[in-house]
Amino acid sequence: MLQLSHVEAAYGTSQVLFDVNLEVPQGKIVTLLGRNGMGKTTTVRSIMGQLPNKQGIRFDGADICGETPDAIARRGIGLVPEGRIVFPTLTVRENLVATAANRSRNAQGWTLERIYQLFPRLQERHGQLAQTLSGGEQQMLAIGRALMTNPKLLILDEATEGLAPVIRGEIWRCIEALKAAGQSILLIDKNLHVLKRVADYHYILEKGRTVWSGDSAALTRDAETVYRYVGL
Ligand SMILES: Nc1ncnc2c1ncn2[C@@H]1O[C@H](COP(=O)(O)OP(=O)(O)OP(=O)(O)O)[C@@H](O)[C@H]1O
Repeated sequence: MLQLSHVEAAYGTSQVLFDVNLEVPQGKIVTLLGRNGMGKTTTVRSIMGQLPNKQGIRFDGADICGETPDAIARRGIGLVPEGRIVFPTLTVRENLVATAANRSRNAQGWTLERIYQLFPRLQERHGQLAQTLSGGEQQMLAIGRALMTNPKLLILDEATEGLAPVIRGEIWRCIEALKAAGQSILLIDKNLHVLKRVADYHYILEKGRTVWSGDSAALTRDAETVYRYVGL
C-alpha cells in the first residue's frame, strides 16, 4: 500500500533523511522506531508531501512524490500529527464533522456514531469545546478526526506520548480495534512492549537511514541490536 525506497529529505540545505526504506502492506500495522531526532517525523512529513521529495514514495501503486499535501490526503492517507492538533474553539462534534469525507474509500465507512462507539468519552463530551478536553481526550478526538476522512492508511505520530497510563491503554485498545477492522496503520511510538504485541512489522531509523527491520518475533530476538538503536 505504502512503499518508501531510498527516500531522502532536507530542510533547506540541511539533509536529514539519507536512505529511508519501509513498506506498509494492506491491513497491517507497521512501526517506525528510533531515538529522538533520527528522522521519524521528517519521514512522515515526506509521506504527506510537506517536504520536497524527488523520488521513492509510492502509495496505492502511484508515485506520489511532488504532490501537494492536500492531494496526498485525498488519496487516502490520514495523519494524526505529533501534538494532537484539533480545532480548539469548535466542539467535539464540530471537530469530527469538519473533516468528514463523503467518499467511501474502504469498507470502514466511518460515521460520527462509529467514532462515538470507538471512543464513548467523545460522545459524552460531544458539545464540549475541544480546548477544554484533557490531553488524552484531545488525542482521541485527533484520531477520530483522521478516521472521519476514511483513510486507507492511518499514520499516528507519537499518539500515546505524555498520556496517563489508563488513557494510553484506551488508545491502544482503539488501535487494536482498528487493526481487527482491517485498517492499515503506520505507527510512531516508543512503547516497544506494546508495539511487539500490536504491530506486525517494525523499522528502525538511525540518523536518517533505515538500519533494521523485522517482525515482532525478530524484534524480541534482536533485543540487543534494537536496544542499541532505540535505547529503551
Ligand atoms: N523544521 C525543521 N528545520 C530544520 N531541521 C529540522 C526541522 N525539523 C526537524 N529538524 C531536524 O531534523 C532531524 C530529524 O528530526 P525529526 O523530528 O524528524 O526526528 P524524530 O525522529 O521524529 O524525533 P522526535 O522523536 O524527537 O520527534 C533533527 O536533527 C531535527 O533537528
